[in-house]
Amino acid sequence: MSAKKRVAIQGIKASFHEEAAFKFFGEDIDTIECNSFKETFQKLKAGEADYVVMAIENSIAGSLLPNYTLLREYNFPVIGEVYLHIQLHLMALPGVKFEDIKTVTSHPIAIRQCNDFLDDFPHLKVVESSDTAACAKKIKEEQLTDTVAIANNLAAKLYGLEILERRIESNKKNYTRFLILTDKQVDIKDSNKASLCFQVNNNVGSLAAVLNIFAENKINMSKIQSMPVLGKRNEYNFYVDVEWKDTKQYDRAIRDSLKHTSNFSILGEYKKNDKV
Ligand SMILES: O=C(O)C(=O)Cc1ccccc1
Repeated sequence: MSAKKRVAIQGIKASFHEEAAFKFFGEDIDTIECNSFKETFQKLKAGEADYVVMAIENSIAGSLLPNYTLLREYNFPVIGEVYLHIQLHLMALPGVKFEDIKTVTSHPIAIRQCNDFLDDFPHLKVVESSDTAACAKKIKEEQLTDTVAIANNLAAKLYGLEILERRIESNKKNYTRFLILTDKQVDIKDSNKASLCFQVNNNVGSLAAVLNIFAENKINMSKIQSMPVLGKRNEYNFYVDVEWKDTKQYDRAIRDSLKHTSNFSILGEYKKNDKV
């Protein structure tokens, strides 16, 4: 049996998800390629993967809202996070010249991040795909000489493409945050960050009351995201990330916030890892 960690990602090898998995676990892992985020969770549930690496937000595109719902529905603990600097290159089969290109393919998030570059070449047809690396692979497999992919260095190397134009992203400080989940028992020492989810009444000050509890206990809130509760008008799930220095204060804040919330769940407690 392989002792390598099996890590499920949405997308294929050399996608940004694999790059994020490498950054967290190192490169000696078995990447399990999946067609959707839901499939990554199913693989974990079925015992076909040990971990899931899943994007949760991007500095330009914002939160990946359906992924918040997956977190709550599957309830696998978040055991870590990783931030990735997204560097995007234009790549083609070796020998292809920029003048030959008719079509640009990539993941919608990557395309959005290259709008300024693409605006300069309005004759290029832009086609969205499931992941950046899949676009690179298709060019290689189908020997497409009129198509380029917007992807990362890993994809250029793995699928034998040549980089025609480096760093075409509009905003050079572009990052994506990924969460790491597992169903295994993991002992996380010195955790100082948590992802929480809860509901509050639709009354004056009910959310503020919870946020005040965090403030009073010197807990820093690093993110808040709301999502409607399906089928219930004016009801929301609040997804909150908090960071602390003193575990006692965190424990007290959790205890107190339970009194002001319903369906409270700790999605995970882990070590903050926000180096890009
Ligand atoms: O398409 C990929 O390579 C992905 O992993 C999705 C993605 C795309 C752009 C930024 C971050 C994640």
